[in-house]
Formats: sequence, structure tokens, C-alpha cells
Amino acid sequence: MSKTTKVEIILNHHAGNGLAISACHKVINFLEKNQISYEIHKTLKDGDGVRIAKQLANHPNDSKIIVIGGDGTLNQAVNGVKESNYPNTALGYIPGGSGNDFCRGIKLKIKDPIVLLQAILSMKQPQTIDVGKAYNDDFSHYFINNIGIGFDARTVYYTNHSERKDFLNKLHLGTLSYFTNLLKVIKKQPAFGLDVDYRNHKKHFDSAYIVVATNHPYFGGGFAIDPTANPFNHHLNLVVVKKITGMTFIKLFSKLLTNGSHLQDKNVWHIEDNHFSLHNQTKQYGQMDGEELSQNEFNFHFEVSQHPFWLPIK
Ligand SMILES: Nc1ncnc2c1ncn2[C@@H]1O[C@H](COP(=O)(O)OP(=O)(O)OP(=O)(O)O)[C@@H](O)[C@H]1O
Repeated sequence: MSKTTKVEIILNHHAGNGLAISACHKVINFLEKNQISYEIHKTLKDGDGVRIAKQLANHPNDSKIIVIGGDGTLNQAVNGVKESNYPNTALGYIPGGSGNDFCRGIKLKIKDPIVLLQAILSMKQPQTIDVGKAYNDDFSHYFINNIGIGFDARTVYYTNHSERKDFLNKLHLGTLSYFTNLLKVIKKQPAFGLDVDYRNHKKHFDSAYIVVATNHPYFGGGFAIDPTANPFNHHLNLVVVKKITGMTFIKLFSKLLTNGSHLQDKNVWHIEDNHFSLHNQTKQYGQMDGEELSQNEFNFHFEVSQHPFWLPIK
């Protein structure tokens, strides 16, 4: 593609409590000033990102598709494109969510929406970035960040249902909103049994607590659950933290917040591979890219895949 003639914008005006709308206004101003044609496709309800992205990908032309929203909206757009007749349709992305872990994970340096838009418009070839895929007989979804079971998923649930989220998001303190729910989760989250299959090995945990299959280091708006994860190495990482309480939890959490040395702790187990499976034996909260999965006994196979993105990362 030499010159971008049209931009198809998928906008979640709900994302980031105003951040996505504000980014979109700037984008529209720029496109109008530069006489680049565009169309805005607003998500009107949950799941619309999948439908819109699939429709756009099914009608290929010279335009670039650009998603403006949070990680949940980008997740939906990736899944929509993957369901289309052209599953390798590239997606541009201008972050406007509250957490924006994907951009943090791929080390996107450009923060200003217009500078990012200009870079996206001038790209001739998309960049390939890893995405995860989780599947079983009834479920098949791609994820850009991570899938979590237990602790972090319960935190996502409480955060999404907390009145403070909107208030803190207005102050651009989305991460704090996640953080303030941690105390409640520490009280309520039980340990649970978990089986992991990897490289012809089986590993059983009697008391799993935090379980995250991740494409890059971050979850929850900037917590580096696995600092060694890399969204370009064609691997996913799996981190399992056993149930810990009191000072042990506080010490581990402060290692996570400061230098990532929690990975060396005896209560933490992690692997890196291109596929693995896990099964938890009691109903638990689940999250995918910050969106709730219904409470379940999860039985997932994970594999790594790739997707092209209009994102200037190198
Ligand atoms: N018009 C809408 N009304 C209500 N919810 C919507 C609408 N459009 C999309 N959604 C939902 O909004 C949710 C949040 O979107 P998203 O994750 O993009 O933003 P965020 O939570 O602010 O950002 P992040 O995940 O980066 O923290 C998604 O579940 C999406 O389905």
C-alpha cells in the first residue's frame, strides 16, 4: 500500500471513560484537515467490535482499519478479522482505554494520537505481533494480552462492577481502580486445583491462586506479571502463583511491583512455550484481555499465533 486513501475507524466511545472519544476527535480533525476520507463505525454494545471488524475485513480495499478504544475493543477487532474471509487483514490501533496493556507490552513509544496516526498512515507494511489463542470444544478466541483464572480475573470482575472505576478513570487512574480492588480479592479468592500439560509433562497444583497465560509482561494496567514474556518470540508464558497470605503475599507483591524478582520465588512457577493446556477443577472467575469470561471450570488449550498490525514498533 503506497498512500492511505481512506481510514475505517472502529470506535468504542465507551472506552477509557472519554479517552477514546478525545483521541477520535483529534484523529478526525487531522483527517479532515488533510482531506483523507474516513468512516466511523461506533460499537453500540458489547461484541460489536467483532461484528464490525469482520464486516470490514470481508470487504477488502485500499483503506486502513484503525481501532480506537481499549484492549477489549482491540481484542474484539482481532477476533472479528480472524473470523472473516481475510483473517490476515491488518489492524491499526490508537489506544484509548483505561489500561492499555497491549501498547505497554509491545513497547509502543508514541503516545500522542496524531503522531501515532501519522506513523500508521505512512506505514507501507504492517508489523507482525504475536497473539495468543485459547480453545476447547466450545470456545475459540484470540487474545492480545492474557487470559487469567482466579485472582486477577476476580479483580477484573470487581473492578468492572465498581462505582469507583468510572470516577478513577475520569482522573486517568485506571490502574489505581484495579489496585483498590485487590484487598477485597485477597479476602475472597480461594485456592483451587489446577492441572497443566506442557512439553509432555503434567504438573498439578493443589492450591493455585493466580494463573495467567500471557503474551507479554503486563496485566491490570501495568503490573508486570511475567517480565520475561515477549510478544515477538512466538511463545506464550504461563505463570502460576500458589495461594499465599499475609506478609508472604505482601513481599511477593512488592517484588512484582519493583524488580520482577517474584518469578524466582518458591511460590511462583512459570514456563514459556508455543503451546500448553490447563484445566482447573472448580468454577473460577476468568478474564481475557480485561474482559470477563463467565465463571467456569476452564479447560483451555493455548497456542501462539501472529497477526499483522499497523503499529510503528521498530
Ligand atoms: N457502546 C457501548 N456501550 C457499552 N459498552 C460497550 C460499547 N461498545 C463497546 N463496549 C464494551 O466496552 C468494554 C470496554 O472496552 P475496552 O476494553 O476497549 O475499554 P477499557 O476497559 O476502557 O480499556 P482497557 O481494556 O484498555 O482497560 C468492552 O467490553 C466492550 O465490549
